[in-house]
Amino acid sequence: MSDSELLELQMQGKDWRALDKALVTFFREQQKLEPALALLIGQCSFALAQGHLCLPLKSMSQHSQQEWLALMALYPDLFELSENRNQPFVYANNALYMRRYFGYQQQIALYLQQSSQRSQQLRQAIDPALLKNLLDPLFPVSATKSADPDWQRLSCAIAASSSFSVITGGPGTGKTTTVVKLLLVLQQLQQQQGATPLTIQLAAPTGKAAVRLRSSIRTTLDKLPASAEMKSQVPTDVSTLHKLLGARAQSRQFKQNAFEPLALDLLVVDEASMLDVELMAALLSALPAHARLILLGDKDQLASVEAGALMAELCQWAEQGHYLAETAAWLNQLSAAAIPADLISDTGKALEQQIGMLRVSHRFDPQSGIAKLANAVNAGHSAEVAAICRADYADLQYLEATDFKHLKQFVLTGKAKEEQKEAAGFSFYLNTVRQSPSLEAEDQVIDLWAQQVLADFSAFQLLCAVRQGPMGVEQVNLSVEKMLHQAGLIQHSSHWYAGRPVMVTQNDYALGLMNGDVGICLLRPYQGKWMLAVAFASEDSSKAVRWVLPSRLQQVETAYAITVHKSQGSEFRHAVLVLPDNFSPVLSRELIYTGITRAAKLFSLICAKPDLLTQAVERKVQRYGAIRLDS
Ligand SMILES: Nc1ncnc2c1ncn2[C@@H]1O[C@H](COP(=O)(O)OP(=O)(O)OP(=O)(O)O)[C@@H](O)[C@H]1O
Repeated sequence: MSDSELLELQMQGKDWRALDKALVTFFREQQKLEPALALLIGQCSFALAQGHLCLPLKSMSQHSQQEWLALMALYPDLFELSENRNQPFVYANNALYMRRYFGYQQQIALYLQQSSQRSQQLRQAIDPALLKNLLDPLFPVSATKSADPDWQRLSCAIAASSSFSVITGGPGTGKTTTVVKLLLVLQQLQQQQGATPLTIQLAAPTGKAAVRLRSSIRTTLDKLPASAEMKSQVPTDVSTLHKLLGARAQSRQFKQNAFEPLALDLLVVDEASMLDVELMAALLSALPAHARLILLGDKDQLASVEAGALMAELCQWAEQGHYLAETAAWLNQLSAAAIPADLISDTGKALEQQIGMLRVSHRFDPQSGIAKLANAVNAGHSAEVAAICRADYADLQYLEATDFKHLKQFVLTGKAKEEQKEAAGFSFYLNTVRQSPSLEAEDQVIDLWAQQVLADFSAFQLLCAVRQGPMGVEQVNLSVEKMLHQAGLIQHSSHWYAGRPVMVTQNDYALGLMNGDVGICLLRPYQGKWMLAVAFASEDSSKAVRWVLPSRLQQVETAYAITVHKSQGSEFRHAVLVLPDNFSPVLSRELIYTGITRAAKLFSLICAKPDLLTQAVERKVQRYGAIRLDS
């Protein structure tokens, strides 16, 4: 097929977005572009929609790399090949970037390189004996001496001696526990050096993740052996990143930036797999030069919907360690067990010395169904995945169904087998919705009831892989509403009614609601009358909930079912993953893993065709656009 024919096919087809097509039309009109280059530009723009940072020329097999370069050289105002004249497209690393994204990539790469230099200096300045004294009470050596090092302790030591660090680990591996201990260690180091306490900020990409981290930090801090004074120097409030940076309506620019940096010495960002390059670049711009940055997250989870898979890139070799001999020697001084030889490498990069991976889950028994399934999915062992699904685990349920309409009993009770104890279907939270306080009840009582409804709602969540089709978010939500209405659990099956769960789909700065926030519409007493209002979890720890009138909520969707992407940063007692009835390109190992790891106690998989599960597990997401970790 010729370049013209291919271009025509894309311009008429459904793959490219309207934006990609408009860009092509614009440049064709403005620059009288060759069809081949129009195709290249369209594909480069489309690559961003798929989460890539750039378009590698090797993925455009119509021409050789040399031919592409020769073609681009004909339009020096459009493509930067060597001299930067602010052209809209940049050729670098054998790939084509849109200028803005090339800028983000460069900024992040430069930060990482500088952070490695600063970290080396920081490590040399720390007395290992002093650090060991601080680590010992927080990470006691276990009585049953293990041959494996305590990775929480070592990750804490890595982060304590780095200006930038990453702590990665699966669910329940102790990321929060480790970071709280780290903050205590750092504040004690400050005290011992006669310096003022560090100004620390905690942040997460979504409101839900922020609320979850806040409660988890409080519980962790309560349990730790440290003086009340030291504990008071560890913050427990967690902000969303957008709030911290001062997001503004209708603007890409944040209030906090290089000219008005954040007033902090240390920033911890949880759920970092959700960070896209644009947000990361904004964050780095606003970070004061002396400040430390610590990213926490699970490298195996789905990456952000936007361009870039930062966490996965940073932690590409976390499993293998790649620690240099000198890093291992430094860490071994602080540890009861030495770093295993297979994690030491003489080609480890500087940045890899700043990454700690937690390897043991303290929440899931390794023999539990959820742990086994998550591990098998992560390893891409599709036959084992299929076998685990069919085996009889107390914390797993597997259902085959091609249409959600037939799952009424499951939707009400959450049970696929009668003996299931942890199951809670939607009737569970709707029961709490019905137990509304009396018309005369005080605000505090009403707020506590709403808080309980929100907590009970998170006992059961449907997670769909896709939006369309009989197993997609839209149809599943409609089916659930119908089922609940028929069962008499909700009074209406459309629009606003008591019990309707909604998810915000666009940031609303006026209301202080962020994309992904979940609220529940309730019939609540207000000044002696009944009124419908939507309760959202409050980020402000002094309030139980925030109330918003339904009429003020323009951008919301019903949320019995949400996409797996939107569920990141949340945890549910019983999470249900609903796979589509046909193959979709969104199906991947990361998606299935993210779905499974949303479950705290029980995981159910609803699968139309077992083959689709196999295909998904065998497909790993590939994203183009390395942040060049060669420093
Ligand atoms: N070393 C440990 N020994 C025993 N229990 C631990 C240890 N570390 C953490 N835990 C417990 O395991 C649970 C999970 O820990 P934590 O919340 O820190 O993990 P996490 O990785 O942040 O989890 P997630 O991101 O999945 O919420 C907590 O109940 C915590 O108290």
